[in-house]
Amino acid sequence: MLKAMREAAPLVQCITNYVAMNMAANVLLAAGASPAMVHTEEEAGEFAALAAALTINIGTLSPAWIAGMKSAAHGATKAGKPWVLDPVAHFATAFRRKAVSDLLELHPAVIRGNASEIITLAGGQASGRGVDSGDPVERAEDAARRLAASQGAVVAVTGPVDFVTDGDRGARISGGSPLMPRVTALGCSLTALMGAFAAIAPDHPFEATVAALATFATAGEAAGHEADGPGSFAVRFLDALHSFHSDTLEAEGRITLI
Ligand SMILES: Nc1ncnc2c1ncn2[C@@H]1O[C@H](COP(=O)(O)OP(=O)(O)O)[C@@H](O)[C@H]1O
Ligand SMILES: Cc1ncsc1CCOP(=O)(O)O
Ligand SMILES: [Mg+2]
Repeated sequence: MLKAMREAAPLVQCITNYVAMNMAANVLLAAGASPAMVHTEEEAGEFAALAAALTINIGTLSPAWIAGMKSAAHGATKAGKPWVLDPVAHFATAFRRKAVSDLLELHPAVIRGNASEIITLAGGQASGRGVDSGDPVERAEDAARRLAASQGAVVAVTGPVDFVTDGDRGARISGGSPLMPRVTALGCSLTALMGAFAAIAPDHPFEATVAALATFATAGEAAGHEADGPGSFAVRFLDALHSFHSDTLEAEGRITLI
């Protein structure tokens, strides 16, 4: 899938937050995809038909952005393109809760969040307060399965070991680096990369999501060995994604199917 993604270099429409825009675009370029940050209502729906996939992240919301997100999600669905939802801190305010509940009705193919975000999205109580998780991934696994079944979507929970489910199958992906949660917008950038993989396998969102997470984890682990701290990690991580070979993923990717 990594090879196919690079050969296709899919155009991915990313509606993401002000914090993440630059990092997410760089992550997609380094991995071999083509990002376009297009969020205004006037053009987001039209653009979704041109792109191979859409990703929506609610990190820095405003009413105008929500209108653009809805228009893009409608456009993607109408054009038969997969879209990925990142419900950043959706539990924090009523405004965010309503935005996410409206977006869920537009049927994302894949949902990615940290453990606190996925637990609360499935109706549970979590310890997170803002954009960072306060809960372990293991606590979110049942919630992820329930959410996947009720939404008819693939759900990914990220953290030290990631978990992915389509409600039936499950997979855990190990790797990464403890420096990853010390660099902002890496989760948002992962969501963008998940769009690139979903684009090349729209009928296999579970496999596409596992491939995206394994690419991120394996490149992240390599970068972590070289980095002195969060600043140099961010640079090393982009280099690792760029020079990353699919043979390395075969040899070093740690995926457990459950
Ligand atoms: N302690 C950790 N060790 C290894 N990888 C991690 C760790 N925490 C997060 N990651 C990785 O960082 C990336 C972003 O995940 P996460 O921090 O959960 O998202 P968010 O930024 O949305 O909270 C994922 O690829 C995840 O696997
Ligand atoms: C800090 C911050 N505030 C609003 S969005 C955002 C970025 C969150 O990025 P991530 O979820 O990838 O850590
Ligand atoms: Mg996040």
